[in-house]
Amino acid sequence: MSETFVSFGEQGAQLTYGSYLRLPQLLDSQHLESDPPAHDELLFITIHQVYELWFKQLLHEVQAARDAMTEGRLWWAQHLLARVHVIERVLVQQVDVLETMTPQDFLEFRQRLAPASGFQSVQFRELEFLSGAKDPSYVERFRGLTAEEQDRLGARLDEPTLWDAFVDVLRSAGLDADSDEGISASLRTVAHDRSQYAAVWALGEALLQHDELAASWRARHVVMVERMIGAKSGTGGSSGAGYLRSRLPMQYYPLLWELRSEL
Ligand code: HEM
Ligand SMILES: N[C@@H](CC(=O)c1ccccc1NC=O)C(=O)O
Repeated sequence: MSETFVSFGEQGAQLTYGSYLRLPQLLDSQHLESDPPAHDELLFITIHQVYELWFKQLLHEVQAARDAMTEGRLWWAQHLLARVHVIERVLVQQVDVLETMTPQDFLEFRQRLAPASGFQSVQFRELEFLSGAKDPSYVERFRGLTAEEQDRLGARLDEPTLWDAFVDVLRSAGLDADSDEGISASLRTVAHDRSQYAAVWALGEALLQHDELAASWRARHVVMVERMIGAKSGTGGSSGAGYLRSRLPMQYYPLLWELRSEL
């Protein structure tokens, strides 16, 4: 049976798959530093570009979830955070792909990468700031930021976080949200009366899940780093795995974690 193609919403028949997705630009954006080309450098570039595309999507979703919480659209916030979790699981699993590269094959092009490093990922830091872990010292320690990137990070430091929006949700539910002690007491109230505060409880759990998945990524990344470069210092100038291990205990939402000890 032959397939028939029908015209569907063609506005002047200009759009194609490749032009819509900007494939010429996208697929011409992998430029190797190694010369002669190291076989695995294409994988290394591709994986980072895929991460950055997902970071962009995550920023879009987390920002919208924050705004939805502030405006009392709790179902929408919950829906978007569920999507955030699925993407974050993909980001953790994606480490498997890069781990098909051996340390020897990485070392073929590693020295060409310095002083560049994942430490300079602006979107990664934006996500941390937007989630709730604002640390202005990272903006100062960034080397080689463009003015536009500096502005983006500055704006993230100034705007409300996902946690700020959740605190608004507590307040709108008539709960005390004026101090950490008040918030902790409110979280206990919510936890002990989940049917009364179903949407608030679900959002708190969604935030905790986001925090846990970010921690999973950091843990997976540092083990990969130890596998690739052992105890060598990083191309970005840090101690390497030592620095990354020091970041493992970070929590976006310590009060949500403390709640578990109080139940
Ligand atoms: C061969 C694979 C990789 C190695 C050996 C590696 C190594 C490192 C090291 C040593 C650091 C510390 C900064 C420095 O001094 O360089 C770092 C930071 C970082 N890397 Fe990687 N990395 C790898 C892959 C990735 C991938 C695929 C991503 C995904 C985007 C990534 C994202 C980051 C981020 C965001 C940081 C900053 C973390 C923080 O400040 O908490 N890395 N990496
Ligand atoms: N920091 C890594 C190199 C590295 O992985 C990297 C280099 C340039 C751009 C992104 C990178 N990915 C994560 O840090 C290293 O020290 O080997």
